[in-house]
Amino acid sequence: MKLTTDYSFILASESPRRKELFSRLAIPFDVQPAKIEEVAEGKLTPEDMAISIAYKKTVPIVESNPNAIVIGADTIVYLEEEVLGKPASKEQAKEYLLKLSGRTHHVVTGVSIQGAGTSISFAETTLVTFYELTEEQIDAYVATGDSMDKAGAYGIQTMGGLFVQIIEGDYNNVVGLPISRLFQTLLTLEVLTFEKELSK
Ligand SMILES: Cc1cn([C@H]2C[C@H](O)[C@@H](COP(=O)(O)OP(=O)(O)OP(=O)(O)O)O2)c(=O)[nH]c1=O
Repeated sequence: MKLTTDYSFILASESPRRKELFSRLAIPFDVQPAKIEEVAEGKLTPEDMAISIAYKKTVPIVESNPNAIVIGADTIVYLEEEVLGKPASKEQAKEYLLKLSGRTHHVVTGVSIQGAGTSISFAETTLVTFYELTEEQIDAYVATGDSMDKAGAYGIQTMGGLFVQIIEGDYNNVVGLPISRLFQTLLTLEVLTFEKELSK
């Protein structure tokens, strides 16, 4: 499967995981992290909050690259009504993991596609259930430092995945980018097409 596009794409992210996932489309793209304050105004649902922050990440990049299609994303973990962002300290990482232990939480990634005549956003949700964790397990994981740059204080793709009992939905969405839904959306927008291959 080979995809082609007439557009230039910019991923508005400093996350190496998003870059890796986006590169699965095998089209050329640039990366330009948007340095914004990750706050959403007003009382929003977690889905709208993730979309709002994802959109904000695209704005400065669209302004300086008016012909490009800019993609921003934001991942939020929430447990019932509480949003668990990136932990501010190892103590907070432990606190988050104690809360997640033995329970089901939502991981929402908002994606915003802006510029070159496109403007569309969506939020994808995955449900993740953790095993009951012991304090010893949590301390040992937090000590690795892996929690610190990740929403909810764990990485499903790293040792944090050892805590996961059930996942319902898109795994890549938990890692930070629902690439299959993004692929389907870009096809629908007709900004990506399949290269016609001559049959032999
Ligand atoms: C739950 C979970 C989150 N994460 C990551 C995804 C996101 O990179 C991060 C949440 O922070 P985000 O603010 O969504 O993203 P970021 O700051 O890493 O990158 P940028 O804003 O430049 O795009 O947590 C994992 O890697 N694995 C997981 O299992």
